[in-house]
Amino acid sequence: MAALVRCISRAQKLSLLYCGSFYPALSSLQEVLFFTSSRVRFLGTASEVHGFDDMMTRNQRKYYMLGGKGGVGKTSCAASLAVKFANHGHPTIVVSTDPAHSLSDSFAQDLTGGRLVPVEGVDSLLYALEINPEKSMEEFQAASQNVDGGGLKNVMESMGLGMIANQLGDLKLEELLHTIPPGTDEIVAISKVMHFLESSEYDKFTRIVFDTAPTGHTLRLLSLPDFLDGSIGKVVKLKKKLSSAFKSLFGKEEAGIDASDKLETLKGWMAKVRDLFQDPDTTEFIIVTIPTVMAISESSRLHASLKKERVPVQRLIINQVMPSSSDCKFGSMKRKDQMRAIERIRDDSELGGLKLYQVPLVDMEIRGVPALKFMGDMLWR
Ligand SMILES: Nc1ncnc2c1ncn2[C@@H]1O[C@H](COP(=O)(O)OP(=O)(O)OP(=O)(O)O)[C@@H](O)[C@H]1O
Repeated sequence: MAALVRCISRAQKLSLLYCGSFYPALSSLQEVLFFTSSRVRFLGTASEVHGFDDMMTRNQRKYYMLGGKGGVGKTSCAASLAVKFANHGHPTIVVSTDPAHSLSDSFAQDLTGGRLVPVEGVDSLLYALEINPEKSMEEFQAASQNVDGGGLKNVMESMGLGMIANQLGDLKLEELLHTIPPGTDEIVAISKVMHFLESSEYDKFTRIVFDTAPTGHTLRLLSLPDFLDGSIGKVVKLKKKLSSAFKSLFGKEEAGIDASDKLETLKGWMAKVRDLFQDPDTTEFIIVTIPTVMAISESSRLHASLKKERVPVQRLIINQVMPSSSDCKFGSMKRKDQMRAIERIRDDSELGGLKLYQVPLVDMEIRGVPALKFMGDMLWR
């Protein structure tokens, strides 16, 4: 209880210091925080999961992925975590892979341009990167399409080897390319970022926070290396075989082999990303939700998929919780409704065991470093 009181007075102090207009929300915030504390105990959530101190320890690089349904506050939570890490001495990069970027809006700074941009107003190094998954995907498709055998097929037909060319065609790579799982663009983008962050010039960044696109796709992406092995991989291998046969027959290297090598490289990166995603020493996926039955159900499905893919998840953020002391009928009805939704978490086989963090709905938008710091100090404890 003493810790809770300390936390509340700290939040009040911060709100006065940084964003005075948050203050009206704070009387109700005290009750929400109290509720949060008792709720966490009541739900008996993963007591073995430690708080922010544990996220802070160790200088070894760690990746945090924040994901959930659209509009629940993923960007705000990710940005507040990045600010908190940076203010606690961890050189940090926050990356958005959501095509509808909102990092710039969240930090109230121009962070666009697809390159690392320093974030102003934090105590130590914080860079932001908004990457364009569509662009990464275009590169991927260009690499893939070059191995579709089209060029090879024409040459082979002109040499009377049409039958083999047709067999190649039967593999229908073009169709396969159109059946690539949705969200592939995001994993391609994430794998590219992780790859370039491996370069020694970025060694100093010990915390990487990803603000991912709305639920789901990120998960299916983890099976992408298998997809590439299973489908495109077969074509790439056949293409390679044909290329060497072509070379020994006609003494000519088949154009496009570079592209298949590129695809192989990409596949290698993605397999590496999957390994990183599954390693609890390097990665944690944090689910963000709001207290509605729909969002909680989606979070439960998200957790089930993450579990299936062996991605470590320990925490669930319930954002935008209404304060308990509402003086209007609408507010108290809304809160009751939220409490019923939150109650479901207790019995949810997927979410019941996660460490819960509740964040109150504050009475203004969370924008800019001071507001993110305020949110981070409430949330990351
Ligand atoms: N606890 C909160 N109290 C008040 N406003 C909040 C809170 N959390 C987030 N917001 C506001 O809600 C809006 C949506 O938040 P945010 O952009 O973080 O969501 P998101 O899940 O990343 O959205 P998207 O799925 O569109 O990327 C923003 O205007 C943000 O300031």
